[in-house]
Amino acid sequence: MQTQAQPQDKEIQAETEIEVRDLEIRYGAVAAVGPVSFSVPKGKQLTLLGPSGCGKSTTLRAIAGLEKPAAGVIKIGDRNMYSSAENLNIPAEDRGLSMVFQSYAIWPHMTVYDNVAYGLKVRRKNREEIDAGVKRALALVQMEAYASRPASQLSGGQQQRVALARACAFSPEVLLFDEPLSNLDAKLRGDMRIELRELQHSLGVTSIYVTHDLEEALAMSDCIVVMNKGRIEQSGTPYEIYNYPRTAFVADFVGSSNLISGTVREDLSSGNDVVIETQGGELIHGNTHGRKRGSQATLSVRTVHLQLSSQRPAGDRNVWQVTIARSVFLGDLSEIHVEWGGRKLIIRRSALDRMEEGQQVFLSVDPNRCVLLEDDAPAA
Ligand SMILES: Nc1ncnc2c1ncn2[C@@H]1O[C@H](COP(=O)(O)OP(=O)(O)OP(=O)(O)O)[C@@H](O)[C@H]1O
Repeated sequence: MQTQAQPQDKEIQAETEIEVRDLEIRYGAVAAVGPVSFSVPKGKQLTLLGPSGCGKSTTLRAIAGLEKPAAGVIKIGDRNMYSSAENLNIPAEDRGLSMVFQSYAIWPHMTVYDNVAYGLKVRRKNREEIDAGVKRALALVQMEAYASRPASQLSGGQQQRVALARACAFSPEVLLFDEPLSNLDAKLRGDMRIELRELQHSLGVTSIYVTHDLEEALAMSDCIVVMNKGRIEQSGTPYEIYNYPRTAFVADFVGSSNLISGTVREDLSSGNDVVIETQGGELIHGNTHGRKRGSQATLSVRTVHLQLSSQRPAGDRNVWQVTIARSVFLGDLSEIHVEWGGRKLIIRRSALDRMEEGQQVFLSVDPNRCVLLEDDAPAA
C-alpha cells in the first residue's frame, strides 16, 4: 500500500507572542485586507508571502500601528494593541516593536553611531546605556569598525546593516521587516538572508517578515502565510507550503508546478491510491483525500518531480512515452517541455544529463508526488 508522506509538522508549541484575529483593513470603500487571522509563537519568524498588491505590507503596517484597521484584534504579548470591539488603537511608538524597511531609512548626514543611537536617545536612555546599546547592536551586525563613518559613505548592504542595528538597539520584543533586502543585489541578498536569520535566532526575537521572494521566505521562516488578494490562501511550515500546496494559487506561486485536471475514476482495491482520468491518460495519485468517484480533481506536480529517462523505468504506473519539444538551458538546470495529452508539461532537471529536442523518452512520476488540490484549477 502506498502511504503518502505526512507533512513535517514540527510547529512550535511555544506561547503566542503576536496574534492577529479577523483583521480587516479598508481604504475608503475598498477592502484591502481581510479578514485574516494568524499567530506567531514567541521567538519565531513568520513570513507574509504573496504577489504585489496582495496586502502583505498593509497587514504589517497595521501590526506596527502605522495603519488603522477597520475591524479585528492585534495582540502583542498579553496586550491588545488594536481592538475594534474595545475601540482601542495603541500608537506605534508604544507597541514595543521595531521595523526595518526596504529603503533603509537611515540618515545620511549622521554617523553610523548616531544613527544607531537615535532610537535609544528618543527613549531617554542615559549616556552609558546608549553607548552600551550602540556597541552591542553594531557588534551584532559586524559594523563596529564603521561607527564614526558618515552613513552616506557606506554601501547598500552596509546601510541595511546599520538599519538593522538601529532596529535591534533597544532590544524590542518584536521586529517587523518589510522587504528589507529587495534593494540589494542578488549575491548580497543571499548572504544577508543567512545573516538575518542567524541574527533573529541569536536575539530570540519574534518577527514578521514581508517578501514576495519565495526563496527568501523558504530559507528564513519558521512559518509562512501565503496571501492572495487580501486573504490567506494557506499557512504552514516552509516544508508544508512547498510540498503540500492546498490550492492552485499556492502550487503555482510557491515553486513551479504543472496543474493537471481530470476526473476521479476509481480507487484501487490494493490501497488508498486513486486513479484520475486526464487527457494524457490515467494518472495515479497516492491518496484519495476523500475524493469521490466521478468528481473533478486537479493535481499539482512539481516540475522537479517529473522524471525523464531514455530507458523505460520499472513498473507501469504513471509512465508515458513522450517526445522532447523544447530544451532550455538554465545553467544548473534545464527546462524541458514535452507534449502530453494535448498540453505542455514542464520538467526541470539537472542540465548535466542532456536531452535533445525531438528525442523520444519516458516520462514518469511517483504517485506520492502528485498532490491533490482542494480547489479546481482551470481545466488544462
Ligand atoms: N494608501 C492607500 N490607499 C489606497 N489603497 C491602498 C493604499 N495602500 C495600499 N493600497 C492598496 O491595498 C492593497 C494592498 O497593498 P499592499 O501594499 O499591502 O500590498 P503588498 O502585498 O505589500 O504589495 P507590494 O509587494 O507591491 O508592496 C493594494 O491593492 C493597494 O493598491
